[in-house]
Amino acid sequence: MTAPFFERLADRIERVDSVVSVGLDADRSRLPDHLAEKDLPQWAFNRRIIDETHEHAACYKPNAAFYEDAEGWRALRETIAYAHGKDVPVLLDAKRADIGNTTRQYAQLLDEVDAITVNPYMGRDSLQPFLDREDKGVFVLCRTSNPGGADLQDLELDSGEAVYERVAALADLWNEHGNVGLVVGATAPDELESIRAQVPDLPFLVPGIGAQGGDAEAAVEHGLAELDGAGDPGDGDSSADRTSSGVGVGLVNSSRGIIFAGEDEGEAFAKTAGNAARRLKRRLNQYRNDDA
Ligand SMILES: O=C(O)c1cc(=O)[nH]c(=O)n1[C@@H]1O[C@H](COP(=O)(O)O)[C@@H](O)[C@H]1O
Repeated sequence: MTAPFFERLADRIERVDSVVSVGLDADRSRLPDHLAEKDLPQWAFNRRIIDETHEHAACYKPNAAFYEDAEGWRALRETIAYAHGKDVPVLLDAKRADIGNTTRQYAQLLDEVDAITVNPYMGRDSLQPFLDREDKGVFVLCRTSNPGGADLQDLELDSGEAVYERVAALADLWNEHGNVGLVVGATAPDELESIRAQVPDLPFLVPGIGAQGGDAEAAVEHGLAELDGAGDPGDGDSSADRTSSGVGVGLVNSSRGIIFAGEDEGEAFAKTAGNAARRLKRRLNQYRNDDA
């Protein structure tokens, strides 16, 4: 059986000394002109981006929204295979969930990738087919980075908790296989801090730095969890899960800030993306090292 996702991610983070998630949001309207003639321009773009960024990438995070037509899915498949060929895990940002019968179909997306983002709004049964995939990572939206993230997620329940706090508590319960993480935006640093205190052992995917202006230091300080035997099918007692290697596991994502850093540079676009990924890695590592 393949090793559990968070164990593989911990290895990857150690190997490349990076917690950078490179977001492959290959917006067709922003691809360089010289790739327009290619059979699959998004794939041609992603391949060049991967060539230049993989040494700095803890994972790649393609957002499904940019690939949802026949050509897009073909480009995405090629991209996933190529990333895997470079030994980089792929987290599909799909934000799925539905009634059981439907979500079982959605969960098949995990056949091709290493992890996925899911939406908790419909409750546990809507996520069960994802949670059952012990070797895959399941990142539950908790406190999102967008301005409207507060509309529902900050509402206070009768118990006094905010909705996002309830989501974090539920996700901790759902973590029977050690395969659950949370999505918490870097634009909400106070919530990042409080959710980390609430669920010390869940790795976070932290988007919202770069183009959205979130707090990179808070993303690193609170986004990483120290896991032991990360993903061990276990007893769900996360307090027992302390790491042997000590590597903090989590991901800080930047999409546009990396892949379109060289948008106006023609054929040099990928090199510039590589430099942007390296710079982000170094910046985040300052905070990781501060932590140590
Ligand atoms: O689930 C996500 O990754 C996500 C959650 C969230 O709260 N905010 C957020 O921006 N994202 C995704 O992270 C990426 C951010 O892209 P950039 O703003 O270009 O770095 C996009 O793919 C978003 O869909």
